[in-house]
Amino acid sequence: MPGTYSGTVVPLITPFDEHGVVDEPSVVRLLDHIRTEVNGFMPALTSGEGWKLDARQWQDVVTYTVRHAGGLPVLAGIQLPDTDAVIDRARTAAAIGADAVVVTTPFGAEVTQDGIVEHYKAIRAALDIPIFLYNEEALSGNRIEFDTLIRICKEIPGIVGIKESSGDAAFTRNMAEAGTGIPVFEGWENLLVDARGIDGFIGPLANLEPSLCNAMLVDPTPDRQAEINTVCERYGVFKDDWYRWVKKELHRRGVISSPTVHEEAKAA
Ligand SMILES: N[C@@H](CC=O)C(=O)O
Repeated sequence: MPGTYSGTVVPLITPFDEHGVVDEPSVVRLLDHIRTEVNGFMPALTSGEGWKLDARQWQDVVTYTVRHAGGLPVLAGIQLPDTDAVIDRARTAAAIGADAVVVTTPFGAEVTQDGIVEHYKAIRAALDIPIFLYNEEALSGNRIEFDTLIRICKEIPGIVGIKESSGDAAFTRNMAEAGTGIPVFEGWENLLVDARGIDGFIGPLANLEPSLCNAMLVDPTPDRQAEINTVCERYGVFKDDWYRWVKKELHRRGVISSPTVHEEAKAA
């Protein structure tokens, strides 16, 4: 239901063994490491190397997260270039038992703002699983502009949240103040103090330090932002390949068995 989601929701890293098989015991330990501090899990998003996963890896990580979520909502990331492929995967997510899907903007230079609206409309028309919008352009090349985002929130039923990763805190703030009734989550750790009015946070730091993320949401002071920035620097969360560094730290803590990232997996 719109308005249900808030607080810290975790874009989970995807633990692999050295052959790239999703490691279920590591998924369990990761969920156990953070579950008391968070309000939901997002497997297979950017921090989960979602755009690199093959169908088997994607299905496994979503299945294991649903299996071990312990009552917390699971919102399955879908990072595929075109609408038909997204719809196929959304059907699989629904069959696995995910509570919602988190859908990146469609990929490619030819995509227009109207095309983005049509993309989400078509997904909604195909099945009624709730949709979380992921407004980012680093991967897809296509950010949702403000008026388009308002239009999507008004015209398409079943939108349950926005991961606002435009990287523009004023944009996020304006969206949070727009009164659409759809919760807005900041996607970048370093923008939390400036975003204001947001309903929550979804970013890789939540894999490591969810209580710090919660504290920032409750009391977003410049001092706490400075602390978050320091912690993110320490763990590599601000690097371009942050998921690699988050995995290294989770491995060092004994939470996951291997820090392997997708491209390091060896053929079996
Ligand atoms: N901060 C990045 C990475 C992941 O969550 C983004 O929001 O796209």
